[in-house]
Amino acid sequence: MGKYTIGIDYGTLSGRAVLVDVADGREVASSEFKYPHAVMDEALPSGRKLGVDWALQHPQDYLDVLYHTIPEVLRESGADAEDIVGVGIDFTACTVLPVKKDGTPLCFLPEYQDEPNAYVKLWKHHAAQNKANRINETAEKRGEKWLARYGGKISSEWLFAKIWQILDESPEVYAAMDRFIEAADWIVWQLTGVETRNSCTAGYKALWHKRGGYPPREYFAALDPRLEHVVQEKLGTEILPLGSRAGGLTPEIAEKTGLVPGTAVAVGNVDAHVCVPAVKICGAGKVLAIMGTSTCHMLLSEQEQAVPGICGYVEDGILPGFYGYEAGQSCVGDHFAWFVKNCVPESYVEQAQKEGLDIQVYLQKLAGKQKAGESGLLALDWWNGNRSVLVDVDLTGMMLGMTLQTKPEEMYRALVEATAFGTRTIIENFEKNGVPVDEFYAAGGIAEKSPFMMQIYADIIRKPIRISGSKQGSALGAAIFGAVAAGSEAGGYDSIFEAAEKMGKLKDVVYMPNEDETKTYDLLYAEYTRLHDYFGRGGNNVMKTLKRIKKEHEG
Ligand SMILES: Nc1ncnc2c1ncn2[C@@H]1O[C@H](COP(=O)(O)OP(=O)(O)O)[C@@H](O)[C@H]1O
Ligand SMILES: O=C(CO)[C@@H](O)[C@@H](O)COP(=O)(O)O
Repeated sequence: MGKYTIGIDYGTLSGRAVLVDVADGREVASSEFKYPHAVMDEALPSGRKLGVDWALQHPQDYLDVLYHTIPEVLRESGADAEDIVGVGIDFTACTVLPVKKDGTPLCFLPEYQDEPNAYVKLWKHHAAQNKANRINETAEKRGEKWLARYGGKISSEWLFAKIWQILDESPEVYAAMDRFIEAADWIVWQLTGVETRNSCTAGYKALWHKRGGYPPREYFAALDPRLEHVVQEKLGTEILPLGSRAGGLTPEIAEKTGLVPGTAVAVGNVDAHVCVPAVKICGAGKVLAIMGTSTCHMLLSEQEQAVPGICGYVEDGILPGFYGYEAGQSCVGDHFAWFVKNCVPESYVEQAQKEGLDIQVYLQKLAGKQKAGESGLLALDWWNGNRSVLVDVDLTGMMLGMTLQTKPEEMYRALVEATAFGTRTIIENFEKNGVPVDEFYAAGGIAEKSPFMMQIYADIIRKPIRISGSKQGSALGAAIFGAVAAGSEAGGYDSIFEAAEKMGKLKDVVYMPNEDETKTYDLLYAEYTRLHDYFGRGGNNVMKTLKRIKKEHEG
């Protein structure tokens, strides 16, 4: 009898579950559940308005993902629940929420339903930038050694900026929370009844180190005396390595989902990091870009090397025995979604409908007829700030070269190209700083859906691109970790490397750089870098001034 595991990938807008065969990673069934509250960036369900750069979520949506998708993959596959040996989950990060001792989210309690700081702060919540700035300045002043592991600058997306914002703006919420926990760990807690913390989110998002632990309490006290004991009071210090078994499924969740109580559940993982074994990467020098709403760039190395402007590197943070490096772009597919929503004329939408095409596919069809440089446009891909290598959420997007002849498909293509230039900047930054990049892999919704974009990326980064063999690379990765948590005695695996070898998947297709296009793109990339440095470095404050004036209107 075959054995199966279920992987659940909690993305920005939906949760996706896959049920896969442990023997070969074959996807037997899949299911998606869109979060009913999506991303709350303008108002709470009560109608209360949110400020600039807020991005919240509702934890009930995460539970509903379990109740919808698990029964559906069981039904669709016809698999016997007894044969599901493990469950793995991955989540966006740093996506964090304040909860009570028993795991109840504060926003479930009537007294906090109208309090923005009681909700989940989604990874792209950028409203704590002032805190991130102080975190960085204080660390620099005190000569904190850990700062170099995080590229020299902590992002406002990471945990301590977010918890400090709560303390500062809503001290009563800070006092009422017993724990501030990554959604990845919270959902595992709901599944197993056991509170665990995973080494991936702790390492990348909460400054934790395998040997050194968290930064010293004197550092937190220097930020704000009320934060001195933040780690002991709100986080918890017992951190489990990736692939460990967090616990067994509780009878209540088993009943609601159709699984068997006690089924092994892996400790939480991050949507980007979890995907690495899903494309069979088991060694150094291969960048995996997980391309969706945002893009994360994951890279293994045997060497420990400080690289400025990256999100960070963590020992064993992706796979055991390697330093796992992460860099990223906080906005990739989000550019295209924004463009489609705000800038595409009705006539285009109607024509796409007539042709039975998704509007992005239609725009790509038109833009695909053009050559590199033909539109005369060049954009900066900073519609949601810049995560790497500038680490500044106050930077904003721009497009240069528009005329009365400029067409929507040209603007769309310029945005695609800008994201690829951003990726090239990240690759070159790794290479320049002593972490070699030999190969490039892509996974995520964009790699799956858009040959047009993959070709542009190959032309711009000048490297062949290999594509994940699974439509749901992260969910497959979670299922692989689920198989490791189950262990070989239950029909899973004892090593993540063996599991990746057996269950990981790559497509046969490889996108090769086209020499004619690469030559033009080299010219455009030089101009991109000029704009990038002009607006992003060297004391030019245009974008920051505009943002400051905008914030003054917040009232
Ligand atoms: N045909 C397409 N080509 C390129 N991008 C697309 C296409 N359809 C949707 N997208 C983009 O994919 C992004 C979502 O990616 P996905 O990987 O599914 O989700 P997530 O990143 O939240 O896990 C959206 O931002 C959207 O703009
Ligand atoms: O930052 C990370 C991982 O470190 C991601 O979770 C975050 O960029 C969100 O990813 P998605 O774009 O939703 O796939």
